[in-house]
Amino acid sequence: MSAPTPPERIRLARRQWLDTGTVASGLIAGPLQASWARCRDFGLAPEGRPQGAPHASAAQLARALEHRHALMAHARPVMAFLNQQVQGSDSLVLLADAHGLLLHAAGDDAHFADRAARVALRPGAVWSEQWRGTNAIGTALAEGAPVVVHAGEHYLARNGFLTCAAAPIADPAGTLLGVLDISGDRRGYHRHTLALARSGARMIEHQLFLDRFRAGLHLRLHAQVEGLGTVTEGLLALSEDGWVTGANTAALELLGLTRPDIGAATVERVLGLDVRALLSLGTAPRALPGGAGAAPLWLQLEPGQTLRRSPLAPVARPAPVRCTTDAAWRPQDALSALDTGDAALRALLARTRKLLEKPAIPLLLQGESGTGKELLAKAIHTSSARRDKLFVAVNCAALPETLIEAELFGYCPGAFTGANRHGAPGRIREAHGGTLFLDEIGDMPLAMQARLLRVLQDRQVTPLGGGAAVAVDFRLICATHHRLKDEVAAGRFREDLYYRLNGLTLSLPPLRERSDLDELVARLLKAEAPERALRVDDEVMGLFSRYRWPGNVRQLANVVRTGVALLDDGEDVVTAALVGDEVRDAPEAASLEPASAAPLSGELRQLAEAHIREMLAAVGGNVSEAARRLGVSRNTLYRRLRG
Ligand SMILES: Nc1ncnc2c1ncn2[C@@H]1O[C@H](COP(=O)(O)OP(=O)(O)OP(=O)(O)O)[C@@H](O)[C@H]1O
Repeated sequence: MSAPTPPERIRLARRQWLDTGTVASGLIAGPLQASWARCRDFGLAPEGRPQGAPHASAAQLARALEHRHALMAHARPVMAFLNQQVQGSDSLVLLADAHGLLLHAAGDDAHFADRAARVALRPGAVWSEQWRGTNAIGTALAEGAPVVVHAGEHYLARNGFLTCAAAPIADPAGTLLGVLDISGDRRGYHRHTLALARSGARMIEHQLFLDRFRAGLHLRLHAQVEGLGTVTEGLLALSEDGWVTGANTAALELLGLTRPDIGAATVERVLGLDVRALLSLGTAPRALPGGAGAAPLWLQLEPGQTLRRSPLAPVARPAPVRCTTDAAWRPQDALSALDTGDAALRALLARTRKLLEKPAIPLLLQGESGTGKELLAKAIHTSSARRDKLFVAVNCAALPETLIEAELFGYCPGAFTGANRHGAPGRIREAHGGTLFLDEIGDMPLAMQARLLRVLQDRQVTPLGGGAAVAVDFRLICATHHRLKDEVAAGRFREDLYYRLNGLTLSLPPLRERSDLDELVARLLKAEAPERALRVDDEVMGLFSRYRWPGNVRQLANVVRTGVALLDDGEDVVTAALVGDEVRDAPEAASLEPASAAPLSGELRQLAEAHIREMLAAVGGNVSEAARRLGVSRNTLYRRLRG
């Protein structure tokens, strides 16, 4: 489905389909026919309107955007760039998540945007095949491949004015994250549009890869030496013992691999060279001879920080690393690395350690936003015997209610959005053998709480659409900034589930109550610049110890990071001049309340809300940036805006 079906053929095919429910063989491409068949199975009528299609509310969309903030951060500039390329051609550049939920649109043509909005082609709508029939976004998700869906190829006649080209975006571990799509008026069809969408998707994947693996051992690959270091290069991440732990689509294509090879293939199998041989090549570009008459493949080694320390030290690790954290390379385990001297935290870590190898006891992490709940959950996972299995994190506040069920429990083919025609196992099954981290559990809808309770009782999960129950074994860690007991009392959280989740409650102290600020600051400075002996001066330490830190360690880490970034060359001391105004001159009342506090009332709430809106306006609506500057989490920011 990379070129449109000629108009007379598609007209004939549609007529046959409407009359007989089949199309003469060879009249339209096989994948298009397969997609139409799926739409029929979903019960869609070609001449009808989508019935009951979900649409995310503004708050749900905002949460979904936050959930995908890394994807969004890299997609926005690429979408703006693509928009420039297609300007004046009656089109829109769209980004959807892996469920087909439209996250963002870029386009200047108000007239076309208006027509698109009339068929719900706008952020918040879900464009999976199940709801919208054959369309580039839904079909690219179902096929896992780039597609063009032109005019009458759209299953629903009402979408026939469109021509759309879409390419999937995968994360470096091979998981489908979403789709980049260019949709326009069908009269403006251009055969290069698909290439444009594919290039955009590649650019985003390139950045996502570097975000994750820049500091680790990786290879740059290209058919031409000049291509190394550009966004068109292939990128392959390797563990110290030679397993392929990540790749972008360009690398998979260059090496003839598929996504399931990530985590399952060794570099020796792929390139015929083991890690030692690769390291002995050095860091200059090298040509690897192609087989019989084939062109050579250029590669360039990026040794990363881990191997720079001990280039050829033999390592014996049984399996590819599937969940890495900074702490993985420290001599101590990740759990002890969290101990920076505060007595309450130390006691909490000691209790946690006792339960490390007792995965049947669920842990409930409570604490204000930014106190390190997720960090603790990851540390428990990587310090336990489950470390080689997956740590699966689900933010229950970030997904629209309509999608959370499928995301968690999985679905059978045809049962849900058609994000994958083979169905999807769901996050609970992905965590089998590993750890399931349910963040913001207090925001889980009641109906979902009942299903989760059943899974915990039966230790098996049944996918949507009536598949067979599958046994699951996972360590459960939940986190919340709410006091769950209060939520139970208010009828918003099931009491039976509360007792199921609460094997042990661990309450992380807010930063203002911790006694280890000095050590924490020292660690954060070290993390920012491991080779430098940085420090903050006494005045800064004084400011830090008086400040209330509504955003806790997250905020402190951001303040330290900014201070370090502002240092002049050769400068090693962070002074008060380099510390943001919010810490230097914050009047207590104007700082936002900690996330776990009761809702603000009256004037104070208006003040906080006005403050947030001003900040949002100042940063062009970028919620992450506004939250960072205000020193609160994104979740807190949404809560405050919702009142
Ligand atoms: N002890 C710590 N050392 C270094 N960084 C920390 C520590 N605790 C938290 N952080 C940093 O603070 C940030 C927030 O941590 P984390 O996401 O674990 O908090 P959280 O309590 O789960 O927040 P939220 O409730 O808003 O999701 C992260 O960037 C994390 O790296």
